[in-house]
Amino acid sequence: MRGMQTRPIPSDGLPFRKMHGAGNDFVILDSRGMAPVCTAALAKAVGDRHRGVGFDQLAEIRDGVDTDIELDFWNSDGSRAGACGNATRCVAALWMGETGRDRVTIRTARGVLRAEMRGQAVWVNLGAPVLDWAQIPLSHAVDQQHLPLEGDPVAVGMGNPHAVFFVDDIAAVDVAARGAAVEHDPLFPQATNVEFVQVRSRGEVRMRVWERGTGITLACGSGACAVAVAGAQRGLTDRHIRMEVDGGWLELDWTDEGVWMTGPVAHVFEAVLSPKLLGGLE
Ligand SMILES: N[C@@H](CCC[C@H](N)C(=O)O)C(=O)O
Repeated sequence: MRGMQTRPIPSDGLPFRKMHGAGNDFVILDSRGMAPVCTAALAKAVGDRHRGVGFDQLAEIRDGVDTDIELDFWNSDGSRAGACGNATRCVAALWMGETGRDRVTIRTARGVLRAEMRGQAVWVNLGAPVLDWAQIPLSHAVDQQHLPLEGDPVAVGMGNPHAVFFVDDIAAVDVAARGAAVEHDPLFPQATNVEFVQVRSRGEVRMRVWERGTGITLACGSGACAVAVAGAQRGLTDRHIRMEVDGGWLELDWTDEGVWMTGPVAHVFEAVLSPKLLGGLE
């Protein structure tokens, strides 16, 4: 059973925060003490960059039962996501700032995640990679490290599916065209996020990303974790890497505990979602 859900949605609207992690931007709703607020229709209405607020993902903070908090994620097309690494980092930073604590447990669709402050950096453990084809998921049994697709990608699950392509010249990749085509390939029954990676050294890569349910984003945390795993599996990179993305830099460390990631967190503004928009009416 969830925590107390006593407060009604405020009649003058619901406060929200706009944040980003390396340019991957989020609307963050806090429905602790209330019944869950977000629906697919609300996510689409709020996510519209012309008629709403605009975001890559919406993250809803809810009361934790056996963890400090719970988090749900929606893409801007209204689809649910099982993981959102950069939003998890943003919310962890928010919560640690609120409470003065230096670590937090967060229940998400893929289980309990941990985040901790190391110096000034918020590190989040997105869990162990999923490498079994059926759990990623893929539509049938194939070699997870060499998918039967043009470009020979690697499939990695991080609570959400990722197809990782290693390329010689990332500037030459038409991310929009190729990303959109792979996202809905029949090999991925729940569609997939698509990452393109140029390896600079064993310790540094450059990534661009087409996100499921959103399109090109400036960064993708779960995608970055998938790249760290795929690169190590292929013997191309170490398990601890730095990654340049369109929106800045992320750092990844695949350990026996799972894949840790860190990167910048930025508060953009706070405002209120109007009651009409909350009703998905606008
Ligand atoms: N930007 C997120 C990934 C969000 C979910 C993804 N689009 C999906 O549908 O799986 C991240 O930082 O991980």
